[in-house]
Amino acid sequence: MYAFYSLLVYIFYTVFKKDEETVLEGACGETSEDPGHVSMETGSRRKVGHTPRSGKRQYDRISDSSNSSSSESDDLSLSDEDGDADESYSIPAKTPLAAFLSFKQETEKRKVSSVHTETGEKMIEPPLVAVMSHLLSFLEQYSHLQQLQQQAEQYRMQLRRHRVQHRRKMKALRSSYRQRLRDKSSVIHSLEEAIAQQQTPSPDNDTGTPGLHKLVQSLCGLQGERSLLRGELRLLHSQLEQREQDRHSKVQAFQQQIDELKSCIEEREEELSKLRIASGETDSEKRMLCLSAENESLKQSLSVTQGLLQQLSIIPSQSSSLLIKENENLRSRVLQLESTLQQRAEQLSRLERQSEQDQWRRGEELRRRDERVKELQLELDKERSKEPVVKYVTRTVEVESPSTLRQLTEARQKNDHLKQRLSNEKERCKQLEEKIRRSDEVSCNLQHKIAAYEREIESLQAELMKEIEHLEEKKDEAVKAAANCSQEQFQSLQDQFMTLQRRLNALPPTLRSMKTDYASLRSQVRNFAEFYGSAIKEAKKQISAAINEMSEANKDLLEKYRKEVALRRKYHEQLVELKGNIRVLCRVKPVLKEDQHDECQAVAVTTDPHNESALSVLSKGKAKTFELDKVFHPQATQEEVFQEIEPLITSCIDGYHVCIFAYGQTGSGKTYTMEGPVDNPGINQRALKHLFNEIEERKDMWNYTITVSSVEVYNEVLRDLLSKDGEKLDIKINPDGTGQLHVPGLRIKEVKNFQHIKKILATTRRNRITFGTQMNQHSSRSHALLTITVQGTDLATGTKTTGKLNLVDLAGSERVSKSGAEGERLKEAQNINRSLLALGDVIQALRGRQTYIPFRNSRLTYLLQDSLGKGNKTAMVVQISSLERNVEETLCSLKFAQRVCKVELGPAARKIESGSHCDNYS
Ligand SMILES: Nc1ncnc2c1ncn2[C@@H]1O[C@H](COP(=O)(O)OP(=O)(O)OP(=O)(O)O)[C@@H](O)[C@H]1O
Repeated sequence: MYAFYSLLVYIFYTVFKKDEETVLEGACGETSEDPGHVSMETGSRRKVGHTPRSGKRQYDRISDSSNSSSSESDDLSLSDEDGDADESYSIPAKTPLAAFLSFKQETEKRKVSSVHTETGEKMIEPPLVAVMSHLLSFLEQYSHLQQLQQQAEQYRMQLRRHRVQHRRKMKALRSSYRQRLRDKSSVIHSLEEAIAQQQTPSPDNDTGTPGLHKLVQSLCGLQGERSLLRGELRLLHSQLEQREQDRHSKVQAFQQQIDELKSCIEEREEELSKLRIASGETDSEKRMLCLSAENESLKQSLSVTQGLLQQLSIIPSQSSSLLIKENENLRSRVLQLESTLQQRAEQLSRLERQSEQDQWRRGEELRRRDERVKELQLELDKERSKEPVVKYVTRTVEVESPSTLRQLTEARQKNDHLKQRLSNEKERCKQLEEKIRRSDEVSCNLQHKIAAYEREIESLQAELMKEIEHLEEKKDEAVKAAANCSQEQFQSLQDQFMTLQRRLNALPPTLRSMKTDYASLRSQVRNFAEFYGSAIKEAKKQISAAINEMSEANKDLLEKYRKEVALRRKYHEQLVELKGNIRVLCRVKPVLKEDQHDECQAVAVTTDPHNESALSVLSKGKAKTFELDKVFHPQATQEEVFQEIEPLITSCIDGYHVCIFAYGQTGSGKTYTMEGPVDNPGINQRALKHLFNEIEERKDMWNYTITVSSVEVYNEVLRDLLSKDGEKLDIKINPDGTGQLHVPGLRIKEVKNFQHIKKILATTRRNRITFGTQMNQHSSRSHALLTITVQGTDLATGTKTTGKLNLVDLAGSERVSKSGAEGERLKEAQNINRSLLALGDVIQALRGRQTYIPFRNSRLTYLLQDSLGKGNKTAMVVQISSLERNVEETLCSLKFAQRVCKVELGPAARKIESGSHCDNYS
């Protein structure tokens, strides 16, 4: 019986062993592969030996697939097949054996029970039945183990599917990110282009507003996209975290399953050992051996299963490590993207800040302009408020007082009539004078004639006397001869005597007529002188009467005229004040012929024909715009420049202190603008001409005295330009107690007419120190100052005014490194730059409305103290070169000009003196 059972067990063992071998075979095939390859081909490995029966088939597949590189799609198709195979999974080797064993066990039990019932003994379970039941339970456990393996496989498949899906999603995400990045970079590129366009100057991009709008739009777009991208990133993060959690939970579940499997295996081992002990008590040694072999094989299978399980645990860990790696990669990419985004955000914020700054700057400018407009508006309102008064006065004069108007017109008519009469009288006077002159001429001729006649008469008389004496002699001789000669001779002598007598008789009528002519002429001359004297007297009488009549009639008119002049002056002053008591004009020097030969003749300065107060300078590829009171384009004439200055000259006649100075780089045209060439004079000469013209117009009411002085400041030393000796001068406070400055020993010349001033200007030009430098062939090395003082006296009131006009031609600022100045020239240049710096400090202090203005820091500013400060009128002509090679100096000059633009000198004060004291009123 035992032999039979052992045969059965042996059969079972061999069948079971065969299955295990296939499993082992699969396991060995797998373990023989390169371990490094395992990690690479995890997808293929996982198919190995998941069931004992399918192990061989799977191994074949693996060896096929391991030769070719497996793709993810292949993995997926395989996994689908496996999935199908899993569903139809069964243990054909186990079921008949279990059925057979259970059947045998039942039969055995029945036999035992029948034997026991027959014998009436207590039923004891035979060891074979016990072994069978153990075997059966083991088979059950085994099937359970297989189920667990199946589950593990399923988990593995699920994991793989997840991985593939995850990979796909990541791929899609990556491509979408790439696309987005590409989009971003194109946006950034376009943005950079826009910025570049913004930075590059273009004629239609002066205001920069469209570019800025575009920039702001693109910034907004980019911000929107950035927020979208951030949202998506957040979503992705949450998805990733979710997936990570899922993976963790799955790994944990899987680990739990593995732990369970391990505990099962341990239990089986225990049972097996128990079984061995149990069978050892009852079985033969052979069976013991068999069982131990079986046990061994079971152990092997267990170890294989454990190995598998380990692999299974490794695979998820590997896949998880891969996932972690991918995740890390993803994270690093996300970080990268975030850093790029951060950079972009920084760029954006920078751009935003820049645009904000730009906007702020523009706002500031607009605010300043608004303030100026408001100020102007206020002034205009003030003017307008005055307008009704003026209108009222006009209405009173014109509407409410028609009689006054009538009187005025009558007076005017009378005045015209008197003027007419006066001119008639003058005409008559002229005619009379002409007559007198002609009669004088006639009388002179007559006197000449008379003298000639007298001389002729005298000679004739002398001749006559001679003839008479001769005749007398002849007569005596004849008488004597008659006494001695014949009658015939006496007769002939008588004839001769008769002819002589006739001739003598013929002479007296001419002589007589000549005498009467002479007498009449004399009387005429005497009478004419009387007539002339009386006529002149009469004319004078008439003229003085006419003048008296006219002055009487014109008193009112004169008064009104005075008022009108005063009003005109007031409005003129207001106009000047409205324009600003400090005006900054800029003149661009044209490119001259000599500059055209130069290599660097590119032009960097452009003026705007539609905006007279703006110009732009191109420096290092950027256009900088400057706004001043007036910009003269290179072709502007000397007259055009003077037109802007003219109102200030008029102010000087009215009793204001005015300072006009030319500032700029050496060779930029300061001397040309102030002095000018002889055939095309500059501001100095034109200003003096205007002064004389204006004075001529006002001569009926005002009496003016004009005095001129001229000095130069060379190396901080003061020299008189009207004297040749070049004596050093000093500036002192006037001892008269007025607190005014004066220069002892300075020549001050009174000028009577324009021709005189021309000579004076020529002298100053000759005496000024100039040298040829690299920058200018006739560079003025000193600051030249022409001071014109206009003292006026109102003929009617006796009011006195003192106006002062300072015309300054500054020495040119220069970069010593560029001009190559050495020795004496270097010292000059340093002194020039120092005094210009002092001028800049004065301007800065005036601009800051400081109480202390550093006028005494240089001779130049000290001299200009009473014309440059508060209450005076100033105009600065900034001279610039348009050439690119001078762009730095041009920018410096323009920056200085803009600083001067911001100075407010307040209302100007007129220097007026009524009676004994001096008043200043604006
Ligand atoms: N607007 C102009 N039109 C024609 N020529 C000009 C003009 N401005 C200047 N020039 C010429 O340029 C040259 C230099 O000018 P100028 O001597 O007036 O310069 P500057 O500024 O006084 O120089 P520096 O400071 O060295 O004395 C002169 O030959 C002058 O005739």
